[in-house]
Amino acid sequence: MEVLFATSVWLISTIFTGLAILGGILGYLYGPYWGVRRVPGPPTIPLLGHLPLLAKYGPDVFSVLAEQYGPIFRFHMGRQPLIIVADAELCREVGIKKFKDIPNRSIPAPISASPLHQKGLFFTRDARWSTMRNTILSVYQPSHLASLVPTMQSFIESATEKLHSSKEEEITFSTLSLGLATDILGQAAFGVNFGLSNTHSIGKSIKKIDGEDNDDEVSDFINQHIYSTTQLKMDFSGSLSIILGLLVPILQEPFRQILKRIPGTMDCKVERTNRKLSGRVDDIVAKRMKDRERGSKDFLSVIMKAMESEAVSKNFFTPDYISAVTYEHLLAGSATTAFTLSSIVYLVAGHPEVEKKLLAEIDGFGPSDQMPTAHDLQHKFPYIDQVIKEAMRFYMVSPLVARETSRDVEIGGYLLPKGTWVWLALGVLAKDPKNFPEPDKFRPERFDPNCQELKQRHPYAFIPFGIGPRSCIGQKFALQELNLSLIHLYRKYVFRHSPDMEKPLELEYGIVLNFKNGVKLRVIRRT
Ligand code: HEM
Repeated sequence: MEVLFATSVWLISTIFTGLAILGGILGYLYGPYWGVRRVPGPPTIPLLGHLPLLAKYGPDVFSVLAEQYGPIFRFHMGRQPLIIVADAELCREVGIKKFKDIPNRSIPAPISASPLHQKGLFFTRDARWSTMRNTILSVYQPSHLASLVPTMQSFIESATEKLHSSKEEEITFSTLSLGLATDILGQAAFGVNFGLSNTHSIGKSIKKIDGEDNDDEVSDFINQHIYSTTQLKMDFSGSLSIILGLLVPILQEPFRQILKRIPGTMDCKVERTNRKLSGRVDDIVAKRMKDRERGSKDFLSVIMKAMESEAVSKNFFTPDYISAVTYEHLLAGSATTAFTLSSIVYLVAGHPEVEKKLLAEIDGFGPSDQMPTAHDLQHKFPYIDQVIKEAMRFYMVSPLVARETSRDVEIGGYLLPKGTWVWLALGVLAKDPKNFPEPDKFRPERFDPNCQELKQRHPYAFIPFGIGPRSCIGQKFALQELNLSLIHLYRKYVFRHSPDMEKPLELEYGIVLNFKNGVKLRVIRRT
């Protein structure tokens, strides 16, 4: 009798424990979904969520879903539901009108393992973010940007000279533009000349990291930067711990701790690279902190000066944060600007009528050795401005921007609980035929300030640099660099698509959009 009783108690307690564990697992897996279940979205597969749809449609997945489910819908990145906002007015609501309820960014799995990425402006939160942002804003005053024109110019000149002396007819333009953008930012951020736009080293060097080939200090540093950036994948091509982070976030960190110790795994390589990279950035910062002489105008010096002169900033800008914001400068500005420059040149190469107007405007500015000032760049090249905007609309480098609610908030008729990830689908807005008729046509004239299409467009339909107080801090820097680069390039050359290039261009999702196979172009010298 006693044995039977004990067995029954054991059985019941086992069942209850089992049920509690099951409940815990289900609660963990479906908890985030429960709060937003009323928002429409496609049926989800447990654990995977909607990742198979991402694999099927690629970056177009959000346009496909917006057509089916409307301006606000659910997309499950593995376990994590995202509320995707694909409407200009709702973006204004999230980014501007309700900013105080949605002031921060959610941190996606690929970033959560990297303090260097987390301590930059992008992922800092609340009061720390606003203090950091206000200090950093001083670096982007128009006068400071204008003073960077000669630096940008000299890098662009040396990159274009390389084309001039090159015997090859075909180049991978995306490699050249990444070298150029990284060099400009290396100088602007750290005051260091990486020397990439003078060599053909980038493509080769990425491979060197895998093979542990030790190059000199600078290119080693930059190789690590590129490797670290390109490994931050948002789909199933990232490291094992990142994939686990997408599926079961709680497992990401323990698995990363194990995998990073196993030689040959991608986690091990990423860890080693990030450690070296942080070490190098920290060394530069520590050296500069000791160095009393800070006459230079690079980002790092300006941040340090601001830190020393303001008590508030001093508390916030500890050396680890200084390293992170300086590195972020390089990170946020290089791949984005390089992608944009490559896509402009690629699109112009396929549209002779656009090329003709562009050349006429550039040639009409003055003799080819007349360097434009920052003021000229803003006012004397209206067609370049239209071409840049249209190319950014056509291939939006950052098609999604992340936000997270800090309290319960109503958006588009749905009450979203505190902690909901709300992502703005800038890429979907940019291809919405309501605001951009025939969206798959490349037509810079749709950004002519006098055209009817622009006048009828929603003011927030085109927001490639984001929206509201958290919008891109480097927008003017990037536009100045793009304008200067285009003027210099088209004064000497025109470009044609290489027969080796796939059509249409294939893209892949990293932390920003990237070209799967690079942009290969044939260079033609203008006489
Ligand atoms: C064509 C080039 C670029 C594009 C398309 C771009 C795009 C973006 C976008 C979409 C965001 C998010 C905005 C939001 O959440 O509303 C962002 C944020 C940011 N960008 Fe850029 N960016 C570019 C160049 C740069 C450059 C050159 C820098 C630095 C020199 C930079 C630094 C940043 C930083 C620090 C943030 C975070 C701002 C904050 O949270 O306060 N970006 N960028």
